[in-house]
Amino acid sequence: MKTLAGLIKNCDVKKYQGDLDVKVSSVCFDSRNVQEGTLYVAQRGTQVDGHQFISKAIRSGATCVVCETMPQTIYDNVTYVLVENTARALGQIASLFYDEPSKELKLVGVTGTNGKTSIVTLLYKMFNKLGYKVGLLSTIANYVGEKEHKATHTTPDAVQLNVLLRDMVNEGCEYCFMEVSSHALVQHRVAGVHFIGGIFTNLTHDHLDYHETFKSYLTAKKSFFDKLPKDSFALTNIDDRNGEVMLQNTKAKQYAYAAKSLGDFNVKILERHFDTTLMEFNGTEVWTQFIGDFNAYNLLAVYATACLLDIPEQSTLVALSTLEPVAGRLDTYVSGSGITAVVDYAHTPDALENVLKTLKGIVDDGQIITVVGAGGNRDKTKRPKMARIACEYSNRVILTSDNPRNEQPESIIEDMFNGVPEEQKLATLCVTNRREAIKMAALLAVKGDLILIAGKGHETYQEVEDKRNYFNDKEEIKQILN
Ligand SMILES: CC(=O)N[C@H]1[C@@H](OP(=O)(O)OP(=O)(O)OC[C@H]2O[C@@H](n3ccc(=O)[nH]c3=O)[C@H](O)[C@@H]2O)O[C@H](CO)[C@@H](O)[C@@H]1O[C@H](C)C(=O)N[C@@H](C)C(=O)N[C@H](CCC(=O)O)C(=O)O
Ligand SMILES: Nc1ncnc2c1ncn2[C@@H]1O[C@H](COP(=O)(O)OP(=O)(O)OP(=O)(O)O)[C@@H](O)[C@H]1O
Ligand SMILES: N[C@H](CCC[C@H](N)C(=O)O)C(=O)O
Ligand SMILES: [Mg+2]
Repeated sequence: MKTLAGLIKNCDVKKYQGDLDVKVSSVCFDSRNVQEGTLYVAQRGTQVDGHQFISKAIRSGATCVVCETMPQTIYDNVTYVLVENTARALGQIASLFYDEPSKELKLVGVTGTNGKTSIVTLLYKMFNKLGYKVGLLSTIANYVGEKEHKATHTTPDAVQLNVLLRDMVNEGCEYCFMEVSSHALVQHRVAGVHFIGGIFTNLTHDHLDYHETFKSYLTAKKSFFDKLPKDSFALTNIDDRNGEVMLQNTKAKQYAYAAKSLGDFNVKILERHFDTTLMEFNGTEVWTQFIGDFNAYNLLAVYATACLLDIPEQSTLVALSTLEPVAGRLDTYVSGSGITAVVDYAHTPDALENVLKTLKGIVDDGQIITVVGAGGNRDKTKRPKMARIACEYSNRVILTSDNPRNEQPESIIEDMFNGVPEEQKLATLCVTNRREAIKMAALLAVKGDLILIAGKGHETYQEVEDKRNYFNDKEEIKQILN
């Protein structure tokens, strides 16, 4: 068993009290999961302060505590370690507790507002095709080789993250591709983790409920690149206005990818079709099974990463041409009656605009009917913007519920409705029940029309008051159209 002294060696220890040679049986940040011999790390959260559970953790068996301030009640047989930031310490400790698995993998992290899941999933699929054993940590699912593990977060907490990485090493994985969310960066979930590369996709409006200002959202994303080591690569989208800013203070080797400017890695869109696009990657033409100009950026990031990981270019390009779209991202179904339905995870204004622009290019003379909602207990300021964009690019909009969580669904819809332009208010429908909203769209559609169901993509549930009820946009629309 490891000793406390060994586990805190990378932490910024301000002070300690008690025996540092105490053996640690597990590392835990939730008093409810503490066992005999646990090291409890008290974190300040958004709801409560973990410091208030220190006594409870000790009563459950914790023999050492990492905290930012000393508790009032001190137990003689417990060791207390005071650090500046316990969330950061948790990452550093968890990494050491699991013998630094990230150092035994080639781990690449992807951050940005949109495109993270798409890029990591495509990298995972591509490297599988190339014959490697790979790990994946994403919003949709986590994979240790071929074995699926349910994902609860886009980026797992520091302990779970290191458990999964260790599992990958033990199973013989050579690479791991993971999403690094802005929440994870602020909460130091990846502290102590060694990355061989970092990718930036783009930065647009999201999560301002949590980060409060766009500036601090940007700072959170940038902190990922600030901390990348010298021997890693930092790959950024320089067509995004913040692409260069991201790399301002990085020690990593810098690379740029672009479609509009000139980068180290470039893509050109040569032909757009209903379900395929001819693209050119650094001068070589490839037919891809993707639509949407934003997907050219995602594929370019995949291509560039493979090049930076020394995969032969020819193998990369062949694999690129065989990749298929990711579940819930422009997931298309054409009914027998000639109506096209598209399920997409667009849950930000920018994603919705990109998707609708793409769909406008493929509908010919048909109408676009958009069914969209916004998540409860999440950024409220994006709601009217999403509704306005839906109205701007669609012939008909049906506002509905996404995951209402603990909010009143009607009030979320009302926030969205406030963004509908005056002249479109009469024609915009509000149908709280998502199933009924989808039915309504199907009723309104005729041959040649396109129905976009946005916001939930791959999700197979609807979260209402802390309960997840089964719900699947793709299944719903298929059933209704049949
Ligand atoms: C806002 C947010 O990110 N919250 C995460 C955070 O919880 P929190 O800060 O609210 O924690 P808290 O409830 O205040 O508790 C504070 C501390 O006291 C501890 N505690 C609490 C109660 C108790 O009895 N005993 C105890 O020890 C808690 O374990 C915690 O360490 O830390 C928890 C433990 O790691 C996470 O589960 C939780 O994710 C919640 C469920 C969540 O919904 N997070 C979302 C917003 C999120 O993280 N999303 C991003 C994706 C965003 C994107 O799309 O880009 C993600 O990476 O998934
Ligand atoms: N490169 C991109 N630029 C802009 N929009 C994109 C891009 N890639 C995907 N999208 C849009 O954003 C949606 C979400 O994509 P994806 O799941 O890949 O992003 P994400 O960054 O993982 O999101 P989350 O923060 O929820 O994990 C897609 O359904 C699509 O509408
Ligand atoms: N990762 C995103 C997912 C949003 C998906 C949308 N369906 C919602 O519930 O708001 C978030 O946590 O904000
Ligand atoms: Mg994601």
